[in-house]
Amino acid sequence: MRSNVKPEKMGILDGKKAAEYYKEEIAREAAEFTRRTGKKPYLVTILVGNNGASETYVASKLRNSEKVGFNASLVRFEDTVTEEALLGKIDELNASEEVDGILVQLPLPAHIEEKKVIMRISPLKDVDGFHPESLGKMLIGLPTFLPATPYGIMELLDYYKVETEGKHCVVMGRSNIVGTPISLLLSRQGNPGNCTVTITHSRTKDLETITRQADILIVAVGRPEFVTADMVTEGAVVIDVGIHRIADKNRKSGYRLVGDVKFDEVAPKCGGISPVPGGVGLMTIVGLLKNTLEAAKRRTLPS
Ligand SMILES: NC(=O)C1=CN([C@@H]2O[C@H](COP(=O)(O)OP(=O)(O)OC[C@H]3O[C@@H](n4cnc5c(N)ncnc54)[C@H](OP(=O)(O)O)[C@@H]3O)[C@@H](O)[C@H]2O)C=CC1
Ligand SMILES: Nc1nc(=O)c2c([nH]1)NC[C@@H]1CN(c3ccc(C(=O)N[C@@H](CCC(=O)O)C(=O)O)cc3)C=[N+]21
Repeated sequence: MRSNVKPEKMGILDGKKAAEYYKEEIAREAAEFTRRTGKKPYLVTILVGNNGASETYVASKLRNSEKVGFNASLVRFEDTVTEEALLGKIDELNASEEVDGILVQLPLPAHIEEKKVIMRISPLKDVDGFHPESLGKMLIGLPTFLPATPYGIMELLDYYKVETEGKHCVVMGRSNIVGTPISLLLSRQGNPGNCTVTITHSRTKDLETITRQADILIVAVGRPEFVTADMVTEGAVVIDVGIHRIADKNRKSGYRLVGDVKFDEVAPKCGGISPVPGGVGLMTIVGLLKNTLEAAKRRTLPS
């Protein structure tokens, strides 16, 4: 716990604790799946290049997959790989009998069109939930793979029993993989859900006036420590999706991690807040694992 924070006024939405709970559940279900089918759910991750942050996330995905009893493997490409070669690998994984889930770590080098890559992944194996078919199904409420980060945020809200019904939720950011889908999930019927949602973005006027009206504030702007105490109302629940490496000579790694929220000044005002690290990132992995297990069940078990 950080020294200048008053714990009595604040609930930390601890992503590590929640993730451990969900991973135990997933491990039990994976064991049951293996008992019935004689195989393990199998996730393949594709990593292009060797960006430091991507390396860390991918390593964590592999480690956690194995921890819950999945098979996991990594396919690496140099950042000079052609789009054709990458698409060819995806075709091969789509056709493979063994592979249940395929994830292409983003971002990709500029000469590769991300949309093309995402659209090439079979919707049956789209455990990231980025394929238009998956997103379209989500929009009309059909069973599908939810994008991992929004899925993880919903599970975090559920784990901490954050009341959402009738609340005003302000989502900062409108990306296809975070802001837009979490807005939809929170506005629709259900628990978590039934929020009144406002979406803000870089063209929003008078941003602070809007964010101060939030009972629940979801922050996915991609700017380090962007949200300050004056932008948040007393008692709000704040979910910090951002993750940034900031150079720090005092750390062995040479960097420290911060989110899109200035944690030390915002946390004392909050009814609840997810920290970075230790918040949404770990829940994103839970979302991915749940999707992979589901993909394996759908492909293997009679429905
Ligand atoms: N923990 C996790 O698992 C994950 C973390 N992330 C992190 O979350 C953050 C957001 O990711 P992502 O959604 O992909 O980011 P994008 O960069 O795709 O989207 C950022 C959004 O924030 C808006 N925005 C940017 N600047 C401002 C501003 N000054 N005022 C208001 N709105 C602004 C943009 O508006 P406009 O649309 O107008 O440009 C855009 O909609 C990043 O830090 C990323 O690293 C992402 C995925 C997973
Ligand atoms: N196709 C694709 N799918 C993704 O889901 C995807 C992606 N590309 N590209 C990048 C973002 C980012 N992301 C994170 C995953 C885990 C942590 C995570 O585990 N964070 C830990 C610590 C991480 C660390 O130590 O660096 C934490 O917050 O405690 C963070 C961020 C998934 N993303």
